[in-house]
Amino acid sequence: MPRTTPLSDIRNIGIIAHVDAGKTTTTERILYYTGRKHTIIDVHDTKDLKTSTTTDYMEQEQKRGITIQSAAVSCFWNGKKINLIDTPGHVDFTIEVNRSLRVLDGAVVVFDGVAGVEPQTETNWRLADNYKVPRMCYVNKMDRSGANFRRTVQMVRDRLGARPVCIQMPIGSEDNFFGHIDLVTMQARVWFSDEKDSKWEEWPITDDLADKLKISNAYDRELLGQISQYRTELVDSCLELDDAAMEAYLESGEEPSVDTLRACIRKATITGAFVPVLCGSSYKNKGVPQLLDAVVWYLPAPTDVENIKTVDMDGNPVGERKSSDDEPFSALAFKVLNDKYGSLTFARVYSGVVQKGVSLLNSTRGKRERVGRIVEMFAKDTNDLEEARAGDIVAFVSLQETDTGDTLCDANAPVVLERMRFPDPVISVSVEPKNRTDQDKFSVALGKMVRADPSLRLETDMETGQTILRGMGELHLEVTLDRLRTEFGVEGVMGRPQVAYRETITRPVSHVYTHKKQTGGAGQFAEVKIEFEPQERGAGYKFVDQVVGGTVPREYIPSVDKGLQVQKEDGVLAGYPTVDFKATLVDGKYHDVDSNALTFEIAAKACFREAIKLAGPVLLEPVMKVEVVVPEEYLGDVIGDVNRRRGTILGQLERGANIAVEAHVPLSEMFGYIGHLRGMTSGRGSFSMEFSHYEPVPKNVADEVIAKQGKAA
Ligand SMILES: Nc1nc2c(ncn2[C@@H]2O[C@H](COP(=O)(O)OP(=O)(O)OP(=O)(O)O)[C@@H](O)[C@H]2O)c(=O)[nH]1
Repeated sequence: MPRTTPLSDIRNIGIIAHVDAGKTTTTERILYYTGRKHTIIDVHDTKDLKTSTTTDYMEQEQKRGITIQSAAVSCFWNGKKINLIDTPGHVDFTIEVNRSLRVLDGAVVVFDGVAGVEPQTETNWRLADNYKVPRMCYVNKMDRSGANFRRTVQMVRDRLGARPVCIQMPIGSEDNFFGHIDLVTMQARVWFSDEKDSKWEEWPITDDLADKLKISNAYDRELLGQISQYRTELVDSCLELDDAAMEAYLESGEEPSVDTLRACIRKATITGAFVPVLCGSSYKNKGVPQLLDAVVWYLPAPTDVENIKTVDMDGNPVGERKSSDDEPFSALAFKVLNDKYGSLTFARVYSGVVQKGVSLLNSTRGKRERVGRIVEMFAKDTNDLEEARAGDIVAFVSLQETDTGDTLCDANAPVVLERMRFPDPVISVSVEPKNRTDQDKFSVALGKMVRADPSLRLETDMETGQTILRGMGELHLEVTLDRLRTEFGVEGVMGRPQVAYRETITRPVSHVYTHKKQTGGAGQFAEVKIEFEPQERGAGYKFVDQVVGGTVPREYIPSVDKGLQVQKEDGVLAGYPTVDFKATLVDGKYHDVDSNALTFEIAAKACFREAIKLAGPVLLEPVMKVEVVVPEEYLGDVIGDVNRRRGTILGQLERGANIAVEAHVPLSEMFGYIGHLRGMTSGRGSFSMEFSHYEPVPKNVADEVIAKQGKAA
């Protein structure tokens, strides 16, 4: 079958933003305008009614009003195919944004025009930086009271360190938001209705525009007085990227054509030279068709971005795969979903073509997978496909062996594609089925959830035998249990959330341990001398072999490393994993008969236990970056409360009519905070938090934690 959409006509994009900035609403409008959907159901409405928007179809999303699952949706605009991934804004689900960004070629970052740059926008922006995702900004909610385009653009500059260049600017704001000035074509687009099908009028830009539209707000009028400055900034920024156009301009004074400007904006977006900024109100149906135009014009096709890197089993780069149908098949699974169709594995195809019915290699696991059905998602609905090609985002139905992050490829040309990076969980709870009789069903379902979400971990507590679920926040774990109920029909209960503490050392120690045993016939012998040194936060564990002269035989050195790796998981203070240290094996002794791999492993473990106690061990706790947004009258109470929670205030910012307080607060002090905040602010405060870093726990608190764990310091 020939390719139906040329690779250069595909746009794999995501919409990313802070909670409530309007991603879902914007996605709904996109689906409407692209003709795939003929009724608009508003998020406003679904919070009360039992109707469902297209992407928010899970029960708990409606309940909480946040998009938990990101779904891939395909649509067409001006002959180009847009594969759209809606990503959630809530911090506990950063992982969803993370894995979407990994497989996307471009992103639209949606801002709430009142709040501007919010914490999660910042986090997502940095993630997009990591994955080098080209992006554009869309300042939404220009119709809301307090909307301020100029401030939002300034925040993009200051807080995100980006170079925003406006390609549109708003005409009016709040109730008098009429549309935008297109700074590329130099036209005013004016909407006189909020109806979804209302057509805009194109007006020339004249000095009396504000008068004609009866815009009285001084700020809005001032902004309209600056059109020529904004246009000059756009033209100058474009000319920097096009020598020929610059020369023509310098010679004749003639401004570049619309086509030249568009080519420059595209180049700037893809290379990151600047970030184009658009504006609108998705809810009031103003600006979304032009946002779609911009997606098609400026965001990259799969062929415009760097080739995907291939790696060896340890994750080291070995080569790359070109985005082309002519290359052998390769795809990356970025999401596994269990729904009424069975399991759905969402994958981004990087190269080659796969027909349904063929067998592929899961090169990450060394397992074969048969491709039964291939489907394209239109939110909840599925289109069956005969094949998937380079650049496509598709779902494979009922794969058996493939988890998030795995590579699927042609077995005759195996490769492993660069994996996604996942953070370590910071919180854990014990979980069990509500009814004992559900134990098996519960374990199977939980296993499936964990396979689908790499930011979840499952463990068994060795002492109590309890099942422990680890995740990125209280809400993350709650939602996981909720999904067990709705998707697998099994109810679970969870214990009190526990913080994922860690341990580390504060001073270097050099220690010798001799393992010696004479039991009956054969003896056991191994001696190791290991230097332990503290490392910077986040460094993890490093093992260095500096043995000279074969005092520890080569073949036993990996056993020393293994012994340390096992033992470091059970720290000397309270049994938490020991992190951020370097262990250098400098010397040792062996015995021809009595030494073997096991004796060296035992010696390394014992050496660790003794040495770490001498190396000033301390307990580390996860510290969260918290942002609390409250009306000014509650500011004093909120700051006092943050201080009582061992928090450090980082700063305050105006956020529309409210004040945002930024602080670092230990996670252990934040359990159940939302209830407390609501009580303190009569329900008017909101907050968000995300993991920031690990920090030593103050002595008095550490003593309590250690005592609870029942280990002696
Ligand atoms: N006034 C106004 N409200 C809007 C606009 N866009 C979205 N909203 C409203 O803002 C709220 C949040 O919108 P959503 O589309 O759910 O936001 P989201 O970013 O998808 O939120 P999450 O899925 O929770 O991350 C809803 O009540 C929307 O109706 C807009 O342009 N103007």
